[in-house]
Amino acid sequence: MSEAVNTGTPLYGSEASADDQQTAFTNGEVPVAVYGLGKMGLPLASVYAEVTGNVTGADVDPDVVAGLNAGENHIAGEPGLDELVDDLVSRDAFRAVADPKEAATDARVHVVIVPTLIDDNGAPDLSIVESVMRDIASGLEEGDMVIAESTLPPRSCVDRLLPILEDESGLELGEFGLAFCPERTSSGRALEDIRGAYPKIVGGADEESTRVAELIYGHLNTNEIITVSDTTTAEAVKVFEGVYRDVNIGLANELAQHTEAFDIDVTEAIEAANTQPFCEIHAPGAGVGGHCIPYYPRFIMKEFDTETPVMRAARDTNDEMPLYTADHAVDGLHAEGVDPAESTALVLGLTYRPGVDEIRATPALPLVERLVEEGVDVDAVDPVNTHTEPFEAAGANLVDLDGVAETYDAVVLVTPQEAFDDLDLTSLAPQDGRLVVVDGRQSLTELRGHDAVHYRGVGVNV
Ligand SMILES: NC(=O)c1ccc[n+]([C@@H]2O[C@H](COP(=O)([O-])OP(=O)(O)OC[C@H]3O[C@@H](n4cnc5c(N)ncnc54)[C@H](O)[C@@H]3O)[C@@H](O)[C@H]2O)c1
Ligand SMILES: CC(=O)N[C@@H]1[C@@H](OP(=O)(O)OP(=O)(O)OC[C@H]2O[C@@H](n3ccc(=O)[nH]c3=O)[C@H](O)[C@@H]2O)O[C@H](CO)[C@@H](O)[C@@H]1O
Repeated sequence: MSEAVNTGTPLYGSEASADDQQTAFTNGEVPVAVYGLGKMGLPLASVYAEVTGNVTGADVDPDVVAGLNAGENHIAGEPGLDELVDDLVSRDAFRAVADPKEAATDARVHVVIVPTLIDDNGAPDLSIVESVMRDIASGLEEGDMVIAESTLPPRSCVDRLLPILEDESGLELGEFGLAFCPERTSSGRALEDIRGAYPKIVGGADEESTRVAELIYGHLNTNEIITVSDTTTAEAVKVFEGVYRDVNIGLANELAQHTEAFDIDVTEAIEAANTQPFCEIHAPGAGVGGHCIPYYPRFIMKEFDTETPVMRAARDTNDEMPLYTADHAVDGLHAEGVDPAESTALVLGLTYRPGVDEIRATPALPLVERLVEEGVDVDAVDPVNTHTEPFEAAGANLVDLDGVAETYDAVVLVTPQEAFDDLDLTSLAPQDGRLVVVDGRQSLTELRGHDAVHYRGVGVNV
């Protein structure tokens, strides 16, 4: 329990009128702490600060904290975030601290948006979330509200987070509130998403928690606020969204592997099939990266005894796509009479999807590893990517766009960064043969049939 008296207005269990509570929240009388100021946390903290004018962000990265307190946004590629952070900090609506406990002391609303990771065995790792819950408990006061936005396996709030908050604070649910309100936000459009691109899902550990969370998000999100029965239902909603996507990408990838057997463009068939409303087959590709979609199925597969054959099969299919794509390059080289061990290749795109500087679970890494394993001399280029070490450790030579060699035996497109749009790949063809082009995202189909190119695509027929 904190020594300092918390002067902020509590919302949980408040007997004030709804209007007075709303006014207190938007007047900054309800101090908010946001834990985790990364790709999702900083935009979220900024929207909270835009609404309340009184947000303290906590991040264990001192560079993040120092930069933010200087009004600098460290998250690239988020339209509007630079200006918003600068404005909020300049008018003291937002400040950052490096110690989550410091933020917990004065806050009346605690919003947790730190990473939920996967351990080496593929099981969910909630250690960071649980550590933040202990920090919050150190400053938790009667009337406080805790909101988890980090994606969590179903039952995490009831089985893991609530016991930590109660045991470490000496308070019980009913004296403070807990809700799970998942972050339905995509990098590159975070502010737009948080402000109301989609309905906000809210699930409380008790009715009062749901009420308070609904009041809060009614001010942040202009879209519908959907209240569900409890925290576990809300946790399931978020995981189900991700599982749906992973399974459907897995289906697309499995269908794409029939391209040659059917002797058709599977992507053409998918596009046509999707013209009726009961079909939404996703896009086949070089693999599924990021720290959402590849991970969320493991929040169910690894956590509960119920069998999950569909999710597991899709996950396995998606995990093999980088190797399937690399093998397209190796087979193409053989077909052109080139020994892979004597060949050079350029890998285009290393981040997990275009425009986002994130390499977690990126398909590019296992693909590079496979090519290097086959003896290919690999150059790799990605103007968006700032994380080079894993690819260098895998044996790739990281080059800038102006450092690309004159010719290669093969080019493999993994992530179609905008900067590649103007590349004339045919100019990279070797003098005495054709350039093997492997199109991992159906982005180079105009090269099919080109004299200087041996084209191979994922889901695209030649
Ligand atoms: N990135 C997405 O597209 C996306 C979408 C929806 C949901 N989510 C979920 O949002 C959560 C955060 O993801 P992200 O993309 O913002 O991660 P991120 O890696 O971009 O940022 C995480 C931030 O948390 C900080 N941090 C780590 N430990 C901390 C601690 N103990 N206390 C305070 N700060 C700490 C890190 O320094 C970092 O700045 C994850 O649970 C993720 O599943 C992400
Ligand atoms: C609100 C929220 O939580 N948002 C999440 C965020 O997820 P994200 O940032 O991880 O991005 P995704 O688009 O899911 O891509 C993941 C990987 O899957 C590959 N992929 C994708 C589609 C496809 O048809 N075939 C593929 O192979 C792609 O190349 C990449 O490697 O945005 C998505 C909407 O964009 C949301 O659905 C998702 O909930």
